[in-house]
Amino acid sequence: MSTGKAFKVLVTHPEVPQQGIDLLKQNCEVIQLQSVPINRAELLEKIRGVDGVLWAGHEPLNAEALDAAGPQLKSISAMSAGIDFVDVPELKRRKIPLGHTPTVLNTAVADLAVGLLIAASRRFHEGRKKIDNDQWENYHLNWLLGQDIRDSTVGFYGFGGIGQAIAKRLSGFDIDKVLYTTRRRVHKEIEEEYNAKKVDFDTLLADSDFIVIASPLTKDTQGIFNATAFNKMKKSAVLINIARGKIVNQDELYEALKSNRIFSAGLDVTDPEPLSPKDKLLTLDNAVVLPHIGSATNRTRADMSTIAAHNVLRGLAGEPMLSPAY
Ligand SMILES: O=CC(=O)O
Repeated sequence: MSTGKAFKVLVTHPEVPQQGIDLLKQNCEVIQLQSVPINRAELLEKIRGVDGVLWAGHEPLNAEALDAAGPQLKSISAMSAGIDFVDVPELKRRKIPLGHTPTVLNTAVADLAVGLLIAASRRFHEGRKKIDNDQWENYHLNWLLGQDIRDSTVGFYGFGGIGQAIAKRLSGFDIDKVLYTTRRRVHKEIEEEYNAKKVDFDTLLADSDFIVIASPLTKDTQGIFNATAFNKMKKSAVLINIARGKIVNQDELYEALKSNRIFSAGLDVTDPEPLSPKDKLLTLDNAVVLPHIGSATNRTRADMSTIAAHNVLRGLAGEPMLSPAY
């Protein structure tokens, strides 16, 4: 039955916030998947014949899905900042524009990064275990001592919107220096605003008290935080990862933490996700591990759905997307 609407759009997740759905419904017939977790077979069936897709979740977006959709598909937006689950060359080859939703999640992810930085440097996880295990030993003067944030050097591996939002928050903590390693230098005004200096990777590792990973996962960044990198870091260093688990070699991180080669880690992302409850990383006192909840606030997720919907609509209208991924 025709709805009289020009375009048909698939929303790949039943829990996409209503704000995005309502926007799409103004101009499009919207079909929404019903299963959680996403059922690939249902996705491949429902995607057939649609003009646009709001792709929520990290399900692979590849030739199989594009073939199932058909040649009329002209606009896709991920509802995420990272697009490592997308076969970008395949979309480009088919000339399908792709949007994503960076920026709107910067503050939520940055808040969480600061939380992890404090939790990992001040031994929250280990402290909680001491209570659980009836090992409260505060009669020792040096019990559960952590690392100071004030006067520290914070090194960012990746210094885009999220990294900068973290630096902004940390400026209230009286840090001494911001270093960053990126492919391209950020604008001079941004460097000045955060008193940030671009350095090579080895300098970042050697000079930082805190290292925050805030870069996309690419073939160049995959596994770059490995034993060689950990061996170049300060023994007192704290590693924070709010980007993607695969940027870190997790087995080698485990060894570095277990042997106290570095002080601690705060991780919102792991490899794999979900992480098994039996994973050895979870046995460590000096690892604070969260289940990838960086952007998980009501407002952020609603904003992500709105941006993703605008991206899809603009792609359908043949206009540049609000947040194009390429
Ligand atoms: O990890 C979350 C995102 O990429 O949006």
